[in-house]
Amino acid sequence: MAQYVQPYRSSPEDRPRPRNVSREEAMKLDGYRHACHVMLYAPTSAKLFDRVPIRYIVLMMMRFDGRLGFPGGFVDLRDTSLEDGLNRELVEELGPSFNTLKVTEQDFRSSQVREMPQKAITHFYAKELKVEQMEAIEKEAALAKDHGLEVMGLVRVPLYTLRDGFGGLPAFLSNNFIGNSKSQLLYGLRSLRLLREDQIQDAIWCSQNIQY
Ligand SMILES: O=c1[nH]cnc2c1ncn2[C@@H]1O[C@H](COP(=O)(O)OP(=O)(O)O)[C@@H](O)[C@H]1O
Repeated sequence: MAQYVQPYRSSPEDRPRPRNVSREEAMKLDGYRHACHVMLYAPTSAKLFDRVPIRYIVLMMMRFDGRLGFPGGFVDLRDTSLEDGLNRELVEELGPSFNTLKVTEQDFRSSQVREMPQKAITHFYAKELKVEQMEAIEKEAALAKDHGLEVMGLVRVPLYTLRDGFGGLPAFLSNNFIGNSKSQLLYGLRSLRLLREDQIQDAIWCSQNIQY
C-alpha cells in the first residue's frame, strides 16, 4: 500500500536567508538568474488632513499575485546589461517615460543572493524624481502594457504613523510582500535617510505587535 508522506514544509525561520554581496561579486557568480527592481521616490511638502507630513512619495506596486513589490523583473544578461534590462521592464510596467528617464548604474544600491525557491540575485536601485515626474508616471502607468495584467496598480507607501499607532507605515508593513522587497524597502528608507532609524524600528515593532 502506498504510504502517505507528509510533505516537508519549512517555516520561514528555517529557510536560508538572502545574503548581501557586492555588485562585482554578484556578476561573477555562475548559475543564478538576475532580477532588478527600483524604488522611485520624490520629496513632497504635501500634508495629509493638512497636518500629517507625507515627506516622500515612495512607489511600490500591487502585483498580479496579490503581493506588493517594486517595479522591475528578471534580466537576461546574455543580451543586455542590468540597467538596460531594468529599463525595458519599466517601460512595460510603467510606460514609455523610462525610454528617456532611465535608471542608471548610479542609482544602484545593493545586491542580494538567494538559493530558494530558485537561485537568483536581486539587484536593488533607488531613483529620486520630482513630484511632477512621479505624478506623470502614475498617470501613464494606467496605459502601460502590463497594467491590469502583471501590474494591478501602483501604490504609494505611507511613511507616517497615525495617532492610533498602527495606521500608516505599520499597517502597510503588515501586507504580504514578494521576495525580499520588504527588506529592500526598509533598506531604502534607512540608507537614503527618508526616515530616521527610530521611526523605522517603531513602525516595524507596531506592525508586528498591534493590529486593528
Ligand atoms: O520588488 C521586488 N524585490 C525583490 N525581488 C522581487 C521583487 N519583485 C519580484 N521579485 C523577485 O524577482 C524575481 C523576478 O520576479 P518579477 O515578477 O519581478 O519578474 P518577471 O516579471 O520577469 O517574472 C522573482 O524571483 C521574484 O520573487
